[in-house]
Amino acid sequence: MNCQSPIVVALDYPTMAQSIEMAKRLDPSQCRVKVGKELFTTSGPAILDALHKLDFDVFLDLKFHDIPNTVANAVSVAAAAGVWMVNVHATGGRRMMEASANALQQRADNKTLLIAVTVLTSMDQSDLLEVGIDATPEQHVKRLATLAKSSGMDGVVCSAQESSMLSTELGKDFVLVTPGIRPAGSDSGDQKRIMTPAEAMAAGSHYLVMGRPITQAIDPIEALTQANKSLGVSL
Ligand SMILES: O=c1ccn([C@@H]2O[C@H](COP(=O)(O)O)[C@@H](O)[C@H]2O)c(=O)[nH]1
Repeated sequence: MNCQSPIVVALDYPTMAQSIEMAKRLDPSQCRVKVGKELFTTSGPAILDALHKLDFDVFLDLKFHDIPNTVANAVSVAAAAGVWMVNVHATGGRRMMEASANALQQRADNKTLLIAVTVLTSMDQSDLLEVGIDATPEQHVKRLATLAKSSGMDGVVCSAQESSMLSTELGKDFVLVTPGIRPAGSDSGDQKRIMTPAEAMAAGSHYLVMGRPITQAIDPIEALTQANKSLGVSL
């Protein structure tokens, strides 16, 4: 599908039926979709086939984090399922990321993007300190993203607050996928490092992950339309 929009709608639902109901209301030329831990745990791989049949590009957001062999095999299976994007945790380290990148390179005509999660957008400096990291989120994101790039990742998940810095440091082709997107005035929920859709794109983000601001809106399609309009996406 030739999608016009950088928005990736997080289908965070407890049942496959609810996620398919929402997907059928969405237009694959106006957004991509994300399958995360909740939906995949309830639906299994059947959800990927169902969303592909509806013509969506699918980001499988399972944030793999394990020994290199296990993660490389999991990433390879995800690519075989035809997902547009899959991710691992950068804190799994260089050998884990290199093994994953090699696994995808060995697949003929691989098209799946492989990206690494840096610092979750729900975390701020005090959260990092509690897990033993004495750095600002920006410093730690830079460190992990630099490692991810040199380990063969196509890009990273970060906050849009770090997009400008990463774009300068790692180049404009390094893919920046940014959750924690909140239209002005919307509830931040558990997200700590947030930005509006327009600010995020101006900062250099390539893809904007939006869940609750769309899925929990009174009119989800109108919420998506307004976000796309704020980005100048032709509807
Ligand atoms: O750092 C990260 C990595 C992943 N996510 C995921 O994105 C969506 C965000 O949902 P909202 O409802 O818009 O907050 C969700 O599926 C997370 O698992 C993230 O938020 N931050």
